[in-house]
Amino acid sequence: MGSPGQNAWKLADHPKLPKGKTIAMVVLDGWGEAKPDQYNCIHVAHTPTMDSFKTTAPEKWRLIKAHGTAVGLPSEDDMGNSEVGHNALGAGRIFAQGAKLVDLALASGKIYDGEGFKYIKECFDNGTLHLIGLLSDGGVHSRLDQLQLLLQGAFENGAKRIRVHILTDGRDVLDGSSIGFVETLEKDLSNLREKGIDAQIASGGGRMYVTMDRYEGLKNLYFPPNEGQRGQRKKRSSQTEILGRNGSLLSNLVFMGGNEWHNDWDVVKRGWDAQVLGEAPYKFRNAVEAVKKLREEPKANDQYLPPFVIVDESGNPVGPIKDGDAVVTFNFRADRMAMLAKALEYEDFDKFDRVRVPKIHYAGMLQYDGELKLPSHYLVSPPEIDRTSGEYLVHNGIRTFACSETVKFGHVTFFWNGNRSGYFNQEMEEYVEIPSDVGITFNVQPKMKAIEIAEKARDAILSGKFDQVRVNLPNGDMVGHTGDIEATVVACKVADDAVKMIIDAIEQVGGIFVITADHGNAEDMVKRDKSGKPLLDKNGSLQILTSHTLQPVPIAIGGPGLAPGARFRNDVPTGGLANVAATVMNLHGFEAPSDYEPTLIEVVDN
Ligand SMILES: O=C(O)[C@H](O)COP(=O)(O)O
Ligand SMILES: [Mn+2]
Ligand SMILES: [Mn+2]
Repeated sequence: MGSPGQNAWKLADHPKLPKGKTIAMVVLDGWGEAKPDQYNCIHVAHTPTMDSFKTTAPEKWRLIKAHGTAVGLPSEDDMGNSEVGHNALGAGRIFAQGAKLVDLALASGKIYDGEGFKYIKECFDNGTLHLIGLLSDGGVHSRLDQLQLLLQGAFENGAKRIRVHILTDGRDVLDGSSIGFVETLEKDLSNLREKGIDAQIASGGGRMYVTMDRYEGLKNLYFPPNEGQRGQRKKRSSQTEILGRNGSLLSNLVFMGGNEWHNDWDVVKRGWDAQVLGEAPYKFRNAVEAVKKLREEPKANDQYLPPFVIVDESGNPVGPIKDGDAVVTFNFRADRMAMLAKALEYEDFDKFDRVRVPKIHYAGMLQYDGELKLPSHYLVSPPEIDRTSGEYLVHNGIRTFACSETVKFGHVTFFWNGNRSGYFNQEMEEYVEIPSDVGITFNVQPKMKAIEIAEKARDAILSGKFDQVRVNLPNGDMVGHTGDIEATVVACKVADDAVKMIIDAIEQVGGIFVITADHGNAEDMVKRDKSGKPLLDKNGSLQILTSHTLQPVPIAIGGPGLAPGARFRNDVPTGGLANVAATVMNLHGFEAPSDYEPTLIEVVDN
């Protein structure tokens, strides 16, 4: 569906709720609701503000679904994630997401009839097909079974030489699980070799250290005066030691001439060197050996494995990308593939020295950025998320402020707006990115920029210049992904402090707050059996859960501007993140469009 005409953007007045109240819309990233025990960091942490919503105003607090089909994922076994969560929050409807769309295209075989596949197929006779992406069954950025089907489909469609460039996970799945995924892939490739094609793993590295950086390239980033552009940030020393869990050194992870940890083209360059140039500090004869060996380093983990290439008996890399080859990035999720897509696609490119730019046919699994049309070739069309709440509200006079720190900035802007970069109307919107800490993993600085984000939100609320002030507080999620329980407790406390600061400002201006989360993470830090008992690994150690969860998330409304009779209805028991947009439109004094998921609130006459 295209954009409605100007009149169609007009929202009807809500019959009972007034306009003109300032609304704080707060997303706690990775903050689910789970049984209280010692591995529930939200329970362990001192979080009086979030606790008070539940205990003092139970009719204005409830749980909503944040995983599975409620956010457009294929099944109820799929945990939520930031992309689908913020898409649902912003769009007010449930769209079949990348994971699902790729499943359907593979199952029907339509993927092979599409323009994207035809384009890469042109190289099958004389070139190599390279597949680059995250190797796990996490289902957040990619899925192993989709890669397996694609390999089989490529073989059936005439690919003669295939090279897979793997990125190990340990973030959406258990740390250490990479070895198993690589073994499975090796078996599949060996089966293909028996069928007469030359198929091998060519390179690899940990997702957070190699290739999968995010949010460097989204356009229209707003930098307030005096905060500096990213490019002008101070460089760190040429060899930055990386602090790992509990502050220890990940001794094999030393930036060579590096400077920034996140949002860093060096991450993409490390991948480029291995994947395209066939150059990496570590060389192995096979990938299982590579991952096993690199994990022997005491502080090593799947997320941060250094780059490696696979070499033949003469020591030559088995799969650099060359002229005439085809390349597919098989992640369906955009944020951590967009930077590589630029490096592969753009002729004019100055982010790092590519050294050699092979003439290739490149396609993404999906198109990662609809505004930039990046990449121009893709195997499956992305979800068409249109008519988001942000766009409606801007058309209805709502002035919006959105803010987070770098690692989640695109979540409250790009994902919120339906994977669209930039403003709807720059006159009415202001997006502020606070640069994230660099050169560390976030368990070392679990407070991150929560207080700075809250201060920006507070100032925006008090300024009177905005009707909606929207933030993402990243702590529970980003620290939860490190698997460091102690640090995650600190992270949850500071997120609670930040919420307090924001609702205090709302109190001062007579506004309304809506506090929710995009999916679970910090509320459960261990892998459990079916009965909920924490699982131990074969050495008797706890299996730490670095990933998101299947838990529901809380939503709380309140503030002096909330109409006295407003409360959660009890006839939407299955409500999920997609119901929040209509709720917020109501609180701004509007009815939601009729095809939006129903509002969570009602107004009873007192
Ligand atoms: O990309 C990541 O960091 C993880 O895979 C998912 O986390 P997010 O969905 O919260 O960004
Ligand atoms: Mn998230
Ligand atoms: Mn996360």
